Amino acid sequence: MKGEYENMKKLADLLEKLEYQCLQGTMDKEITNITFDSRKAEKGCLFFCIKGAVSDGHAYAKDVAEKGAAVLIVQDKVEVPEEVTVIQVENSRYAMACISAAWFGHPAEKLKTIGITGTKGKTTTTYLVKSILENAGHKTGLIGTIETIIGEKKIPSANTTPESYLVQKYFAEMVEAGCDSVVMEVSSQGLMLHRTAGFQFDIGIFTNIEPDHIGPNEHKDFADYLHCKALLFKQCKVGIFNADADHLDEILEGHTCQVETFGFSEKADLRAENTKLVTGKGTLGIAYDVKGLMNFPVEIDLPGAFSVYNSLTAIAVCRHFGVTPENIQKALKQAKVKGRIEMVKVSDEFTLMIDYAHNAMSLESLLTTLKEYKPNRLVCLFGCGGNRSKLRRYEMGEVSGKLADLTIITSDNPRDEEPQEIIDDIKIGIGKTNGKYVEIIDRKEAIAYAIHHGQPGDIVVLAGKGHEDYQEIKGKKYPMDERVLIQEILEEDKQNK
Ligand SMILES: CC(=O)N[C@H]1[C@@H](OP(=O)(O)OP(=O)(O)OC[C@H]2O[C@@H](n3ccc(=O)[nH]c3=O)[C@H](O)[C@@H]2O)O[C@H](CO)[C@@H](O)[C@@H]1O[C@H](C)C(=O)N[C@@H](C)C(=O)N[C@H](CCC(=O)O)C(=O)O
Ligand SMILES: Nc1ncnc2c1ncn2[C@@H]1O[C@H](COP(=O)(O)OP(=O)(O)OP(=O)(O)O)[C@@H](O)[C@H]1O
Ligand SMILES: N[C@H](CCC[C@H](N)C(=O)O)C(=O)O
Ligand SMILES: [Mg+2]
Repeated sequence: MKGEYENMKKLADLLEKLEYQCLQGTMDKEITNITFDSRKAEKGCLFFCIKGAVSDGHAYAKDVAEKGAAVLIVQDKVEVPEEVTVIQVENSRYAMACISAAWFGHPAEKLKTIGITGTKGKTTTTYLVKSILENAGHKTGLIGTIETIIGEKKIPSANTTPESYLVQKYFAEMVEAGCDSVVMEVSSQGLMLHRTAGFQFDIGIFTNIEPDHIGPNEHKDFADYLHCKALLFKQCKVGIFNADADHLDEILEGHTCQVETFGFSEKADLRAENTKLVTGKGTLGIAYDVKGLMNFPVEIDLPGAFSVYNSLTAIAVCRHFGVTPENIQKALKQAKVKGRIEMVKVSDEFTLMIDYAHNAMSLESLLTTLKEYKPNRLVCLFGCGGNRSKLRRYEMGEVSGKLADLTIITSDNPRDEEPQEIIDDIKIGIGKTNGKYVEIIDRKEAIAYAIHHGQPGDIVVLAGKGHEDYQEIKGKKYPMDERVLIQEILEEDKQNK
């Protein structure tokens, strides 16, 4: 690994593409390591002072100087011994992206880079792209909400888009592992906080946008959210856009990329036509014809209109790699994504799935889609995360009350909030409808209720936790995987018979 970038240690080389002012110390330094976490600082390292949501990295300047740091990258002035070089930049996060890219030897230049932004569909689409490309013989890395995948190695994610240092480190490891491409989710916070600065994407994708992620520590308003998403299209060569999405004009504002579109709309460059629902044993799928830039039929075992969007996006991307229709058809037919409309068999009589819908937009599209399959009853179980937008609770309550035949309100990740208070907020939303509901605060008991009351022909959705294998309560993550809970419930039922 080291061999790739062991010569990239001269301070001046790392700062090559940056505007900066040297406040003190010499520029003639060799750097042994770079880090933004004082706890990892060591002798000879370069430390980035980052202003975070909880603390300010400038506060650790003295501490890292004592540990022997050679260079500090700062926004504000700091007092440290004169032998420490202090470099002032306008934005330490932006500087961290550029310096990390240089430190790891600009690995993005050795990969075909694909970045996906949008409120919904990012995770699903990254996995579809990876499946298609790998089916066609490419080796593709992935970075996103669930995990980072580098060859056989899987690293669980803390963020959808990690800090720039990690992005560049993962890219370098992908190059090392023989990947020729990477597909990654680019969250609006990631763009806002320069996590993907320091390189240009070959392909940028816009899936859709809805008001979300607005609140403390996220975006101050919808305009800021829109502005941040649009940044990707000033940083990619080809931009692929959903022609049917709201606010497309605002997203395109100031773009510098070549533009391509997909969607149901007649004006889209790549279109889906003649969509048909397909149902099989325990599966809900869809078939359609791809028209325009490519022409062939596809079928996928994922339901509904948004699965058409996600798969069409993946096709639009893979077209740029020259993948054949046969390879696309084969890969899409097998594609599955953890916690995204993931079917779990609990009965021969009714269908149950685990999904990650945790805002009104995704819950509405999911439930609307599932209703098209004409279930006996549509049962929706969900809670809402604590310390996250309160609006989600009212809106998800209203959506479920309107669309589901029965809502089971329960807990998600309460974080620092009281679960009952979150449930009470959801009830305000559902109260606006005539929707029938029960409330069961414990998620396992709520799932048991859903299973025990399932009727023939029902579709039961466990929404909100998706791939998560924990429940976060007051800063601690306790093991909780819905797949495991279901097996426990089925096991307990067997024993109680
Ligand atoms: C609000 C936010 O973006 N927080 C992220 C941020 O943490 P922070 O700003 O709180 O950092 P901090 O703890 O204040 O520390 C500031 C600086 O001091 C340093 N420090 C801190 C303590 C210490 O002892 N020494 C030290 O040097 C830190 O390393 C950091 O450089 O930096 C952390 C490390 O990179 C992130 O994991 C963390 O994401 C948290 C988990 C988060 O919830 N972020 C959300 C808002 C987010 O980014 N979400 C998007 C979209 C999600 C989606 O798909 O829907 C995402 O891309 O994940
Ligand atoms: N294109 C889409 N449009 C609307 N809803 C979607 C779309 N694709 C998936 N969904 C719904 O949204 C949920 C989340 O999808 P996915 O994880 O692919 O999106 P994401 O953009 O990565 O979201 P997040 O920002 O939460 O990580 C899914 O479980 C599904 O219910
Ligand atoms: N990664 C996102 C989604 C979490 C989904 C849901 N399980 C919740 O806890 O709200 C977040 O932290 O906002
Ligand atoms: Mg995601």
